[in-house]
Formats: sequence, C-alpha cells, structure tokens
Amino acid sequence: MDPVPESAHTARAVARWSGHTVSYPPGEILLAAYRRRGPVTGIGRYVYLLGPEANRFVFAHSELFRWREAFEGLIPVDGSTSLIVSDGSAHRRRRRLVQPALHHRQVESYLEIMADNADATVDEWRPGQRVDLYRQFRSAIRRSTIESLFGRRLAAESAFFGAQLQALLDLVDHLPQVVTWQRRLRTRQWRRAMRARARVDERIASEISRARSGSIDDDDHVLASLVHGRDETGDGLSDEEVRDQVVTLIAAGFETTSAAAAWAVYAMLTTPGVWERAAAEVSEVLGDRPPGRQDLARLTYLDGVVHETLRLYPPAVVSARKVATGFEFGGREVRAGSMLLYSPYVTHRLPELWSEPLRFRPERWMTTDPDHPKRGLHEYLPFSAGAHRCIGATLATTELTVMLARLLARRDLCLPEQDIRPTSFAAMRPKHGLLVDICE
Ligand code: HEM
Repeated sequence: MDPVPESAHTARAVARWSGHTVSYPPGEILLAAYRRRGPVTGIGRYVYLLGPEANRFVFAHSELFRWREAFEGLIPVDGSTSLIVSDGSAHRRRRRLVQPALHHRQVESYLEIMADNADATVDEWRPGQRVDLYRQFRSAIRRSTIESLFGRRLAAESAFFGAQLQALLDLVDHLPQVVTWQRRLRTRQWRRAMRARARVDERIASEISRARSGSIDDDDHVLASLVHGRDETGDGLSDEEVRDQVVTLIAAGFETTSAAAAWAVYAMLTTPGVWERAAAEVSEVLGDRPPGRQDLARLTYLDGVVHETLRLYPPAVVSARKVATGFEFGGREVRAGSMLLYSPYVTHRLPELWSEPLRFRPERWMTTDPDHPKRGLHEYLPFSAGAHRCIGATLATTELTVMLARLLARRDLCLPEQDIRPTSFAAMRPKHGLLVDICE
C-alpha cells in the first residue's frame, strides 16, 4: 500500500501534542542512569540491569532467579498458585496446562468476539460527542477477554468482575512493601479488597464446580481445559489452581492491553498521517468487514502501529526477579537476596538500537522499510522472554489489531486539549484517561 499523500493529512490533535511522544519520568530516570553508569545501577537491595546485554543475560539465566518473591505483591489478586508467582516444576506444570487455550490457532477463533465487542462500544458514540476512549476500551477489552476465554455466560457479568477486580487492582497498584503493610495493618483499602476477592472467588468457585460436574457451555473453552486438562502423569489442577489462573488471565489480560490500546490511539492521532494511512489500509483490506483469519497478515501497517505502540509505551515499564543465586555482571557483583529489575522502556528508547527512537514510525516494522529491524528478544521485549514470557502475547496483539481495525473503519476521531500524563505500577497508562472527540 502506498503512503497517504501529505495533502490528505488533517490536524487531528491540538498543536502541542503534534508529533509528541509522551515520556514517563521514572523511566527517564532509569534511562539517564544507564547513560551515566552503564548497565548496572544499584539502589539499596534493588539492582537495575539495563540495556540489551543485561536483558540477554537475565533471559538466559532463569536458574538464578525466583518469581514468587518478585511478584508476591500480586498474590492478593492473582492468588498464591498463579503462574506469575510460581517457580520451577510447579510453574512448568501449570503453564503446560494453561497454554493450549492461548495458542495462536485458538486465539484466531476469538476474532469475531473481539470485533463484536469493539463494535458494541464504538457504535454507541455519536458525532460531536466527547468520550474517554481509555475507559471505554478498557471495559470492551475486559468483556472481550472474558468472553473469548470463558464464554458468554461469564462475560454477561463483566461489569461485576470489573468492579470487584478494580478494588483488588487498586490495592496492588503500589510497591509490594506497601501492600504488605496494608495487609499487616488491615487497612480499609485492604478490607475492601478482601471483600471484593471473596465475591469473585465465590462466583468462580460455582463455575468450577459446575464444570467439574460435567456441565460446560460450548464456548467455555478455557475453563474446560483448566478443569479437565491433565499433565503427562495424569494430574490436573486443583480448584485453587484453576481459580488463580482464571483470575490471573482476566486481570493480566485487560489492564495491560487497554493501556496499550489508549497509547496506540494517542500515537495515531498525534503523529501526522498515521491515522489516515492505517484507515486506508483497513478500508483496502477489509472494507467494512471485521478481520478474519486470513486478513491479519495483510494488515501490515496496522501491525506496525501495534508493535510501535508497545515499543514506545510498553505497559510493563520494568519487570522484576528475585536473585536466588548471586552472580557477576558487567564487572559488578549482584548478591543473592537482591531484587533485580530490568526495563523494556529503557531498551526501547535507546538511539543505538532504534533510529530516531522517539519518533512513532509504524513503517519501521514493515519488511519493505530500509530500517526494518530483525529484533532479538533482548532488544524488543514488551512481553519479556524466557520461561515466564507473557502467555497472552498473541491474544493481546490480536485484540489490539482487531479493536483498532474496527475503530478505524467506523469512526473518525480528534484529540482535544487535555492533561495527558502516564502513571504506572501494574501497567503504564494515561493517568486521566484519553478524551477523544467523535468527528462527523
Ligand atoms: C499488551 C498487553 C500485555 C503486556 C504488555 C503483557 C506483559 C507481560 C510481561 C512483561 C510478562 C512477564 C513478566 C516477567 O516475567 O517479567 C507477562 C506475563 C504474563 N502475562 Fe502478560 N501482557 C499483556 C497481555 C496479557 C494477556 C492478554 C494475558 C492473558 C489473557 C496475559 C497473561 C499473562 C500471564 C498469565 C503471565 C505470567 C506468565 C508466566 O509467569 O508464566 N498478559 N505479561
């Protein structure tokens, strides 16, 4: 597809946002530390391993690390048997039992659900209206994730899960030590979150017992495979393990993906020509039809939009590992017991890896581009790598592509003046949402 001519570009954002890539101050501090001190920076028990070679080391040496202590702050939401807080053989066993539901071919069978949920949101909007796209896409993505993985019956209760999980996500949107104090002091926020957790658990427990008794809806793929799946020794998951994986998939799925959806729309509206070119591709490949299996590979520019969004706005700004066995890296000793952090944000903004790193350039991901990068997982790591690589990566990128394709096909948007600043603990997202005006 040819680039859209300059004359077809319209101003979609107030001048101050035009071509502006938003920065996240804590990420910028890490970038400056990398520049000044190289790949290893220590602050107390926290050790930052930054840059591509550090990532390569972290991904190649999972035997040195533990995940449980690194992510224990998530246990109040996800549960103590969740994949993200599992280590060693327990992690491998649980991951093998969860994986089938998120395989590439399985994800392709969710395309219609994703498109329907996007349409239901977008079709409510009227020309002249101003909407908070982040919040609206967040609930569409939550509903779509629940419906894809657990079927229509549970998706009908998406608002219930959203409200309860919010109380839990608010609790864990802090440093793990803060969560530990909340627990010790039994603060109001802690008690509110625990009441929400009890309501979620009760609802999921009744689904699990329904599934165990053989009563499964035809679209309840994942619950069925979690409840009835067996490993090579014939063992399956306990009720607690099933509960923890169900909640983890729902919570991990919508928080991160909806943050990325908002940044994708922000970038498309503020980078001259990107919205028009993406919309032209969607119209050429799909007309007004939702994307089917064969179409995804043809939406190459939109695929570049998704990649470029996850490069500049990786929802996981940093990720953590607990050091189980001390090691040396970059001439520095890292002791057992330290908390190691590495950063997709830092790596994704390095000029030595990316030409014009702060420019949002979807075409850099197209094979026809002279700058087309063949990227290693240590250079482009929005989903991490190694044993705990995001199990929902295909679901997330497919969901983003489908939702953006439907938005581009059905609505024209502009970005009004507003306060756009990122916030993060669990996922970097626009703190005050993302307001957009629906054009004629
Ligand atoms: C743009 C969206 C997403 C991003 C950026 C993202 C990012 C990540 C990252 C960085 C990790 C690894 C943490 C580490 O070890 O360092 C991870 C793990 C995980 N993600 Fe995602 N994620 C996204 C969407 C999803 C979705 C849609 C699901 C499921 C429906 C999901 C489920 C999980 C699970 C279960 C794990 C833990 C895997 C394990 O420990 O084996 N994520 N994600």
